Amino acid sequence: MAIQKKHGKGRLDKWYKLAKEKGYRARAAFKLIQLNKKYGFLEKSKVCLDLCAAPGSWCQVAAETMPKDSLIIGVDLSPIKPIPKVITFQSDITTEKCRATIRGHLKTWKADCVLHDGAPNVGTAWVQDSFNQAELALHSLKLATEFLVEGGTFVTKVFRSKDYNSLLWVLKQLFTKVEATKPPSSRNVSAEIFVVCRGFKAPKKLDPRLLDPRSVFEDLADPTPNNEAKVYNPEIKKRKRDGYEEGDWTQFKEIPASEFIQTTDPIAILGQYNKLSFDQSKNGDVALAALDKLPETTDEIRVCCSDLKVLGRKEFKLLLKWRLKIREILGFPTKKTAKAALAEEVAEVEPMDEEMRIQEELQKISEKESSKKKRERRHANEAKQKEILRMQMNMTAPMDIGMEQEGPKGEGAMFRLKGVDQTDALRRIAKGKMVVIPESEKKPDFDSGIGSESDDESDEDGDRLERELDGLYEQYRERKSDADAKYRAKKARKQHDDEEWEGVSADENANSDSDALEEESSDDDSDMEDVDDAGKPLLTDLDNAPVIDNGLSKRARGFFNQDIFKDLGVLDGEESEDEDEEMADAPEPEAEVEAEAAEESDDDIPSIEQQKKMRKEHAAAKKKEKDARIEIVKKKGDVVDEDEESDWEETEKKKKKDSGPNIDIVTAEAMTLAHQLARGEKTVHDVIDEGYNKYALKDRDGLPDWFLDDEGRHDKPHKPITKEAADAIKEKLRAYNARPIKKVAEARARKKFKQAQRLEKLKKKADLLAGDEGLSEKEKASSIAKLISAASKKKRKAPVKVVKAAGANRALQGRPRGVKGRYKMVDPRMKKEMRALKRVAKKKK
Ligand SMILES: C[S@@+](CC[C@H](N)C(=O)[O-])C[C@H]1O[C@@H](n2cnc3c(N)ncnc32)[C@H](O)[C@@H]1O
Repeated sequence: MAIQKKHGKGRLDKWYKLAKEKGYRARAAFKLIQLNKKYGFLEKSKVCLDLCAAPGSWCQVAAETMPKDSLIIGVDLSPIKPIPKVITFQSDITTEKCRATIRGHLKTWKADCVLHDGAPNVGTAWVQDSFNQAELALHSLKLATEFLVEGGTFVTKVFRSKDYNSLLWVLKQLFTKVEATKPPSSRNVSAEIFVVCRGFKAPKKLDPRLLDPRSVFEDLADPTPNNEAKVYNPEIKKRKRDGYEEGDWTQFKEIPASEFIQTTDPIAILGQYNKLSFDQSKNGDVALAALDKLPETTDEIRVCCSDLKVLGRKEFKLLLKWRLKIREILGFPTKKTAKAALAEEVAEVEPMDEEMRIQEELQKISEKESSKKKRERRHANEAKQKEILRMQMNMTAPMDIGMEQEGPKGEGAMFRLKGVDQTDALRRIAKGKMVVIPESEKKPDFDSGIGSESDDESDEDGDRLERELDGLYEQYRERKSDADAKYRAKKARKQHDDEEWEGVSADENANSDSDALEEESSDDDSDMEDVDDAGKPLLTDLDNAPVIDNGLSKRARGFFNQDIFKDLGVLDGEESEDEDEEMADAPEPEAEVEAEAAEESDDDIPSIEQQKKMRKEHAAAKKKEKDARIEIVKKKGDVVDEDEESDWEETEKKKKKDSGPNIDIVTAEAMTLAHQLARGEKTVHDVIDEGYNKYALKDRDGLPDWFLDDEGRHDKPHKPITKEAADAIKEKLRAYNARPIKKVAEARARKKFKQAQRLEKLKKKADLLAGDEGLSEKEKASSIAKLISAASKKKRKAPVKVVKAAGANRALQGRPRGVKGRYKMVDPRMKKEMRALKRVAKKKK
């Protein structure tokens, strides 16, 4: 097993990710999960004490594993964010205060399990660190002995160091079963292991030395000298004078260089000795002799060895390097072999439990799968890009695309008509909507000798994925259109555009649809041989060819068949020459105009329809110009009477209303364009020319809707706008906003209407009174005045009835019994208070 990295991204291993996924505060949670899986102590516990609990992942695991209403107490030097069902506090577990606080929380209870995952601040020398850890574990054991119930469980973390055995011995004195284990989630590189002690003996009397670090870790009470500090920071002088070390009365210490080579702790030698000598004794030291003769033992090395106390960091490094080289030459174990040994050691990790293994395998498989799919998609995109590039550079004709793989008649060839059936999708293809035929709708390809591609798994996967994506996108659109009215409107507009486009392809005949496709179908006889003609939308009967009437297509005929043209007789053969002009003059249906306006405001790319319209406008403008030149001069005697004039005005107004496109310019771009056209800075031809840009002619066939929708949001030309256009639009919007909303306007209109009705009634009554011969003029005048004053008086609103919310009406919802008209429920107390307030106010006056 590879050694895990302990730094950088190596720390963010799968346990880290899993912890994040499951909402645990630390990856350590899995250590407890795995320990509990093996020994099952949490399920049996009702009271748990978690020592050194921050950030709290063990508490989280305990809370979700232990029975309901269990008591969990967590303590740490660092604060712990609140965890549901867990009591936490901040304290040092080695102190008396902490002990007292735990006692306070537990009251008379005892803990069924005590957990300890404490780690002191590491970073000093390893020996010191491990000692501190062992000491902390002993402190936690001390607390455990006080709070644990007889037969309870104590779980502690320890480092595998020389104190480990002493600690284990102590634990064995206090518990019936003591097992050391390393859960799979504990890093291999970490020296930590967990000791699970079950069956607390709860001795009545305890020898205090058993829990005293000084006596348990006796020989470590005096920590070893820090030789590393001496070697790696030789420049920092020790200020404190310690005097001679016990039993060591010489100042100058010398050691044979061969020992420096052989030792496993070279730092200690470099830190303690003054000289590495090459002097051979009388009996002769073979190793030293060999060392002396080796070319690696240079003069510089000899000088360094002669006085270790004057060396700096650089020289020490040199000596250590030299030692390693010599060890390699002499065949001593080196770092590499040590690494291998370490790898062997760390490989002895407990097997991962089944669930975790399956999870890991699944993750690997899904990662593999997604990377494979990504690769395939990238390849396909690259191929497509290449083809498009080739086409743009005129290296291929559009029909060549995909030919190299399939051949002209191969699967997916452009004009292949095999597999044509009576599905609606095909009819829509014939109509111009390039609908992708779902795999299920295709007929089996009988005569193509080419092997089916169904065995190409990746293709199928891709197709499936695409179908799924399309389906999901469709669902998303439906959901959105249900919830969002704006989106609905946009969608409807888009659909309208789509149909418009269909209309362009259906220019000639709505029934016989696309001529081009028909021609293809009729040309491609060989392809069609084994396909039944009936009902195949792509195979059009020549009998159904467009019926041309007076040189007009069916669509044009349909247009001129409208009532408006009935009296004009434009369908007469001789007038067909002027068709274009007539078309230009014909009033546009309002809906179409509005749709065009919307289209213009939506995306500023002039579509084919727009271009057509512009051409029409251009023709209309020309005609107007012509008309303007022919001035109609009135006859001298012609007199226009007033009625005639008002009639004329009205008809003019109506004409204005009916004719002329009611284009509403709502975007700054459109306004800029309108200004430019009005000022003559741009002509209609410029606009048409601009319509042919890189955005207008894009190959969008076969691309999925979600992609096109997303692309369409950004794939637009950015037209410059002028400040005045922007201001004009702003002003327009402000005016729109200033308009009253529909409801208010309706209410106003209703009010006006009622007033008018009342006035009418009043008039009638006044007329009746005036016509009454039995009344004198004075009486008539006074009764009419009365009528008017009565009408102008505002009707008094019925007073609001105040109902006490007491008795039967207490907490009543809805209308109280026997109350008609407007009412208000009041609290009786409020009523009293209001009255009292009024009284007080009155008194003050
Ligand atoms: C590895 S973390 C514990 C992780 C914890 N089991 C969890 O699942 O989130 C070690 C904790 O020991 C705490 N610690 C170290 N010495 C301590 C002491 N004397 N008293 C209390 N907590 C201590 C540290 O503050 C640190 O939060």
